[in-house]
Amino acid sequence: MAVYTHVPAEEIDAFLTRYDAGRLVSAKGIAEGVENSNYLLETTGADGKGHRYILTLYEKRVDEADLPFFMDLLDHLGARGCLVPRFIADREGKRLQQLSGRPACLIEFLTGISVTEPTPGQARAAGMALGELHKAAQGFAGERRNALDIAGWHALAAKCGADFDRIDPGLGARVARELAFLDAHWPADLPRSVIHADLFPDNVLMLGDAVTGLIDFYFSCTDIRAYDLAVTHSAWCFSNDGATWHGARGAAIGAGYAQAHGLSDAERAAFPILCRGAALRFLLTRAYDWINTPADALVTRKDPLAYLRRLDFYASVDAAELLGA
Ligand SMILES: Nc1ncnc2c1ncn2[C@@H]1O[C@H](COP(=O)(O)OP(=O)(O)OP(=O)(O)O)[C@@H](O)[C@H]1O
Ligand SMILES: N[C@@H](CCO)C(=O)O
Repeated sequence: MAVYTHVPAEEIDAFLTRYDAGRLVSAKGIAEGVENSNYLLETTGADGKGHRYILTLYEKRVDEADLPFFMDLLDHLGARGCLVPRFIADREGKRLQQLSGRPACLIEFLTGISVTEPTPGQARAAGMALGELHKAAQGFAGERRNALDIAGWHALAAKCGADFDRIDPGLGARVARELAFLDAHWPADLPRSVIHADLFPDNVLMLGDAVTGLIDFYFSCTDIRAYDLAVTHSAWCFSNDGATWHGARGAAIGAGYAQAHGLSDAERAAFPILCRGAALRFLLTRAYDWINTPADALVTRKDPLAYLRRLDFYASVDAAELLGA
C-alpha cells in the first residue's frame, strides 16, 4: 500500500480548481510504492474529453526543499525527448501545493505497466532508456548530493548496529567487511552526472518491449554515472529473491546502454565494484526499514537478504559475466 494520507474526494475536487484540469470524476489510491501517497485521478479534462493525472502527496522521505531539483530535472529531460512525467503548474504557475497538510503535486500520467519478470528484450529497452536519460541529462545545471553514497552507507550501517544479526546471524560482520572493501576500492575518477539511482522495473512503464515512461525520480542525484547502470543491473537481472541470476538480461541491459550512451573501458572495469556498492545500498536501506517498520505495518517490508544474495554474486564475478563479453 502507499496511501498514508487520505484526502477526501471533495478536497481533491477543490484542489483541481486551481488548474486547467476539469472537475474530478474519480480518485483512486494507488497501492504500489512505499515512499509517498499516490492517487490516480480521472477528471473531465479542460476540453471535456477526460484526462488522467497522478496526485502525489510527499511523506517522510522526500524533502520538500529537493522538489525544485526534481521538477527542473524532469522538465530538462522531457524537453530532450525522455518519456518522463512533468509536474503540472496551476494557473498561477505554481507546481508545489499543500493538500491535507502535506506538500502535494499534480503530475502528468503516463501509460504502461511495470514488468515483474523482464524478458531480455525488455531489459535491453531499459538499458537503452537509461543511456538516453544520461545523454539527455548532459547540460543539466542542477546538482543534488547523493545521501545514499558511501558515507551514507556507513551512517545507515551504524544505525542498524547490533540489529543486523536479528535479520540474519553474521549479517553485521558481512556488512562491515563489505564497507571496508568498498572504502578501499570505490572508484574515484569515473565520470559523474545526474543519475536516476532507483531504476527498478517498477519505475519503468512499458508496453510490450517499448518503454513508455520512467518514473519516481525522488532518489535522483549527482553521482558516478555508471553506478546508475549498476543499480539498474542489480534490480533487473535477478529473480526477486536474488537467488537466480539471469545472464541474458545482464547482457541485454549492457548492450542497450552501450548502444544508447556507451560505456568506457574504465567504467566497464569498475562495474563489478559498482554493482557491489549498489547491492549494499539496497541491502542497507531494506535492513534499516526491516528493523524500523513494525511487522504489522500496512506497508510491505522488502527483503534485505534478496540484496545480500546479489552482493555475494557480484563479489564472485567479473565484468564480462555481468554485461556479456
Ligand atoms: N506519472 C505516472 N504515470 C503513471 N503511473 C504512475 C506515475 N507515477 C506513479 N505512478 C504509479 O504509482 C505507483 C507508485 O509511484 P512511485 O513509484 O513514484 O511511488 P513511491 O511511493 O515513490 O514508491 P517507490 O519509491 O517504492 O517505488 C507506480 O508504481 C505507478 O503504478
Ligand atoms: N527500490 C527500492 C525501494 C525504494 O525506492 C527497493 O526495492 O529497495
